[in-house]
Amino acid sequence: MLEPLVIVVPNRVHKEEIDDGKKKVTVFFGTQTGIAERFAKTPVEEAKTRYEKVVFKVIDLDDHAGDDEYEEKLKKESLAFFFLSTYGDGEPAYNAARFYKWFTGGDTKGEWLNKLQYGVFCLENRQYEHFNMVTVDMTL
Ligand SMILES: Cc1cc2nc3c(=O)[nH]c(=O)nc-3n(C[C@H](O)[C@H](O)[C@H](O)COP(=O)(O)O)c2cc1C
Repeated sequence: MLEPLVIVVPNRVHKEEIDDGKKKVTVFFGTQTGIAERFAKTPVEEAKTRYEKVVFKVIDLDDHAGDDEYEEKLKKESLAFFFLSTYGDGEPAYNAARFYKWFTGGDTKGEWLNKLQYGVFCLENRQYEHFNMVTVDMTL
């Protein structure tokens, strides 16, 4: 059974940094069959009607950047959400594979990550041994 679960990483962003009149929310998705994409787009459509001054973007993780560009791109975000599914031996969907490898890789990510407020919405299934592994890795 699909059990959506949201893990919000504690806010390390100063309020004034995101409340500057140019609020931007970026929603990334990693999906195999389109479920995570639908889950990502639905709340954004709702939020757009409520927060007209906020700029919302929904982005396929594979389209976002090349391996060496993720850091530069993510540095420009202040509030991001990731909608990610888990497959196989705890792997991400194909379109999230490059990003996941980079994000969870051993290299130091820098201070920018501490400033990024992000939440991870998990698409998973408890019947699998590697339940929810992608999200666990993303939030460690
Ligand atoms: C072949 C297959 C393998 C899966 N493996 C896992 C898994 O290891 N861990 C998990 O938590 N969920 C697993 N799932 C559940 C999926 O993550 C879940 O169905 C999710 O909603 C798929 O979303 P997507 O279509 O957006 O990729 C698996 C599903 C399938 C069909």
